[in-house]
Amino acid sequence: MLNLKAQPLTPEAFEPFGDVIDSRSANSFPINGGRTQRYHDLASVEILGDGGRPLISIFVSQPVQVPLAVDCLERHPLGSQAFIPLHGEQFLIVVAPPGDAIDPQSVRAFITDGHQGINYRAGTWHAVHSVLDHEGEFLVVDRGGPGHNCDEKPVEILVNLE
Ligand SMILES: NC(=O)N[C@@H](O)C(=O)O
Ligand code: NI
Repeated sequence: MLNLKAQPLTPEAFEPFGDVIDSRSANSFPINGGRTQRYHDLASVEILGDGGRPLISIFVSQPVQVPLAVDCLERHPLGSQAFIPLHGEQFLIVVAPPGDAIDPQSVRAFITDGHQGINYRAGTWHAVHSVLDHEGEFLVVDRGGPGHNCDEKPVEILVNLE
């Protein structure tokens, strides 16, 4: 069993796995005559393979219990997958770098602060969406279309908070 403590999410720590989506940490510029501040190009959307197309969906998820027992990590080889909270929900993230094997030493757990979204780059191993405390509503941007886009591997991971 791999026991992990969830660390506060930062762009630097998450870099091997994808992007942190956060208006506080992004360069931005005024548009619409100054009425709007554009937080531009926050994450790299990857749509790979023939016939792929971007999907915009909404996930309404029930909360997970902590400690969180994770028995499977999955990856999407044909595209990225972004989760953006719509009401300040915090969520747990368990990830491992892209690659055909999962090295237990490379597995990381993070907790968001409610203001952050994330974008898993294509191939990043991750636990499925795990919202904390109460039902959560998330905007999800990922890849649709033909082709196999979800590999799973069994794992034994227990995630606690700090
Ligand atoms: N299955 C699905 O659309 N969601 C998962 O990929 C997930 O990461 O939650
Ligand atoms: Ni996924």
